Amino acid sequence: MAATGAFAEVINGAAFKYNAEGEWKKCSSKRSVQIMMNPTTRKNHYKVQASSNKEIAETSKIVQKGLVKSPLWKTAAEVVHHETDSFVVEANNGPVAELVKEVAKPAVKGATRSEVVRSGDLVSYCAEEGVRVLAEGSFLTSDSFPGNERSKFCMVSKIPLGVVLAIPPFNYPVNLAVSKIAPALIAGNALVLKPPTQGAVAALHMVHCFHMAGFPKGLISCITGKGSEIGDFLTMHPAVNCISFTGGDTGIEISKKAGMIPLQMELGGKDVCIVLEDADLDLVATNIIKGGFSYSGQRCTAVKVVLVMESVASDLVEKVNAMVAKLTVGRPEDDCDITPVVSETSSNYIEELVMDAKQKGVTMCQEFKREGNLIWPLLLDNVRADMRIAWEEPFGPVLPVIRIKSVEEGIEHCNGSNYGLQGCVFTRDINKAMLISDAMETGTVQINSAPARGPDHFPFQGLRDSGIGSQGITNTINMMTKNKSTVLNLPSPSYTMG
Ligand SMILES: NC(=O)C1=CN([C@@H]2O[C@H](COP(=O)(O)OP(=O)(O)OC[C@H]3O[C@@H](n4cnc5c(N)ncnc54)[C@H](OP(=O)(O)O)[C@@H]3O)[C@@H](O)[C@H]2O)C=CC1
Ligand SMILES: O=C(O)[C@H](O)COP(=O)(O)O
Repeated sequence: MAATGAFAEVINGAAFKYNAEGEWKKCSSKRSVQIMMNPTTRKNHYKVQASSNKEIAETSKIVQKGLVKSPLWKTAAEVVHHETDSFVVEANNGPVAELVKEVAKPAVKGATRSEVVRSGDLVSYCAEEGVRVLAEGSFLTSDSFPGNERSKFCMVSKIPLGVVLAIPPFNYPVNLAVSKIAPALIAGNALVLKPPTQGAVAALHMVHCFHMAGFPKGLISCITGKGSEIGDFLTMHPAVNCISFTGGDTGIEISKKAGMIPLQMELGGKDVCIVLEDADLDLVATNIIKGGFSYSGQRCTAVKVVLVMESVASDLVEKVNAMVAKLTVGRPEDDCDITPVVSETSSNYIEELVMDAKQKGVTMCQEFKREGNLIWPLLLDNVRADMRIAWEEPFGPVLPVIRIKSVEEGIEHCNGSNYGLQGCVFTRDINKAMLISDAMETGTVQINSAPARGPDHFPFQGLRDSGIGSQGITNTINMMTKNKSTVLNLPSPSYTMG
């Protein structure tokens, strides 16, 4: 049950509170939003506070300097590390239970629990990495630049940016929030979290876990409300010194509006899966199922188009179809493989893409079947470049297959996309795989496995419309700091020997 026991203070009557200045609060306007639509029942499930601009403005007056004044080892060992235990222990009562309902993520197969455990591990790794990364600076002497004597010593260290604004998406409301929160805090920043509307309750519980772990209150605030209503005010607020966003094309708009501050944008993807003639087709089929259909295809790193050499295409399609037939479809509470997609808008969009392909003569490997937001898994064979599904991201359990005559054709399709997040290639020839990886213009290429963001310390980045900057624990800690130089000017040049 949500908001019971240790979580009771997070709720007021029927509406969840927001957190600012270390306290759980109700909006002064008394406005809440009936936005927590359960994707399975399509009924309103929760209310969260609709924060006003005034409340947002007050939130950004954060006592960030408090944390900067404690030694880094103390922050890491006593505070951030400790959070891990609390996170995992409390999680089963709070965020996990909510995730299932709010975003229809199946408990075991959809990795709801592993999302939370992974987040605890991320916090722990971040604490360890932070003490090393942030301890390192650089030391330069002036005489390596022409015309200079050795009379200036430059000491460079890393300092916090100030206030980091974190905006995660619905599909990982806990993990993609934590992957921004932990690096921001270990680096000495304060953080304002604007959780996804769908996923806000899980996020509010997770923030409370940080507080229960003894994290100084006021350093993490959590503002709720619809992104379309409060997004501009938040992202353009002068107190915000950095934005870390994960989501769709909204990120492109935010990038245009945000001020002169560091941005980390992880946006959409149309990850290709290139399959060569010599590939192990059983391995490919398993990865296509896992990569294309886990959490009903609602992952930015999902396999979103298969580009298979013609000579092995029929065999591969047959193997994948046999596995599709075994996928269970239904409610997240029953731990089905395929569960309802997040909203009606999303299901309508998926249907639109399927109908466009159908009209243009695609081979439907299964009948299109939909009940409310529940869409049965569907493989579309013989997809052509004039079909929208070849380029657009359904974010659902529908996977197009394009039969290619050459590897070059596959690479051309990959590089012709607006997106460039990840891609994968299956072949037994490692030399060929390396050449293809170099030719693919994506942030990451996986050889003989489906795309994936994790492990969470790996760099994760997108090219073109897939994003700016690079995620991964170390990269994020670095991105959430800036260099500070102190130059010691000597009265006379100093040479150490001779
Ligand atoms: N590259 C990556 O790592 C990932 C990319 N994605 C991409 O995200 C999309 C689906 O996720 P979804 O959550 O629907 O993405 P959205 O871009 O719709 O939303 C992401 C977040 O932005 C908020 N938001 C919405 N409008 C604004 C605004 N004007 N200003 C500031 N914030 C705003 C949302 O809040 P609210 O919910 O209140 O609208 C939510 O918290 C897919 O395209 C997918 O590819 C998803 C996950 C990971
Ligand atoms: O939001 C997403 O979809 C992710 O960042 C992908 O993460 P995953 O590869 O671990 O599912």
